[in-house]
Amino acid sequence: MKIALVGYGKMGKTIEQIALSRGHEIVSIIDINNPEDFQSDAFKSADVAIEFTTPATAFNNYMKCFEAGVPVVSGTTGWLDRLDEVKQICEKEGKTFFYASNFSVGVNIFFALNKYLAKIMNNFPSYDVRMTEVHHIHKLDAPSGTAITLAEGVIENLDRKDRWTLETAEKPTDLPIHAIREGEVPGIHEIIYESEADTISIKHDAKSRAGFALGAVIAAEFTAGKKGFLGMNDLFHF
Ligand SMILES: NC(=O)C1=CN([C@@H]2O[C@H](COP(=O)(O)OP(=O)(O)OC[C@H]3O[C@@H](n4cnc5c(N)ncnc54)[C@H](OP(=O)(O)O)[C@@H]3O)[C@@H](O)[C@H]2O)C=CC1
Ligand SMILES: O=C(O)C1=N[C@H](C(=O)O)C[C@H](O)C1
Repeated sequence: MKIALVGYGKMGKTIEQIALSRGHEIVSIIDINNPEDFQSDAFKSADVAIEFTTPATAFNNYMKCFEAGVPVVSGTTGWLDRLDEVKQICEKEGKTFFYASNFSVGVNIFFALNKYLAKIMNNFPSYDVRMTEVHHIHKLDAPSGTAITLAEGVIENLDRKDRWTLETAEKPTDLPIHAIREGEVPGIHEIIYESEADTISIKHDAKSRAGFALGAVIAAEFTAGKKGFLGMNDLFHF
């Protein structure tokens, strides 16, 4: 498969290695310095573009990929205020877009576990819930996209919580997310339920970026040749 990379930072470079090891060809690499390459024949020849850039640049990159007729797989976080626009473009204009706040298989199992635990906790009101996420110091957004997905999983399934907040809960129905930035941590997410008697927590700790990158390449293999707005629930069935 012919892959174009949009964003050649920590994720772009890890994805390149994994894509090559799975027999794919990288036909174009677009970083901040060569946006004109979106119009190149090499970019347009790609079966799919894998986009990992920044919260501020992702949406514009999607539009450039759509104009070039190249399906997009993206994991960039912090731009989801424009998610509905992207969904509408896919629907009305027949474009292809695959999004996941976290491509790791382990995290997607963890998402399912989080929802199951939240449902159980409806019967146990003595437990309050909070979340902690830890990432490297270069990360631009807080809370992480993964923490937001986890928080949405709790809010959809636990009747006593109705929104997430960063750091402090303002009312009992808030789910607070504590975001820590330290060293070169690839990503840790923990959901903690605490009562007077004890603490129950579930935690995902990424050992490197390899799991995120492998998931993105598997999603790209799945996306090539498909139409519409796609996500991890189309790829894995939990
Ligand atoms: N969904 C998932 O599974 C995962 C998501 N992420 C998310 O992916 C994103 C990228 O992460 P990461 O690779 O670690 O970040 P990096 O900062 O290492 O890489 C981002 C790259 O994008 C480049 N860039 C900036 N602006 C543009 C532009 N307009 N067009 C093309 N490239 C551009 C940057 O260039 P320069 O440095 O020159 O500015 C940099 O090389 C983040 O939002 C992160 O949260 C990360 C890991 C997993
Ligand atoms: O910026 C990162 O590094 C990561 N970002 C994603 C997020 O915001 O959830 C996924 C992963 O945690 C690594």
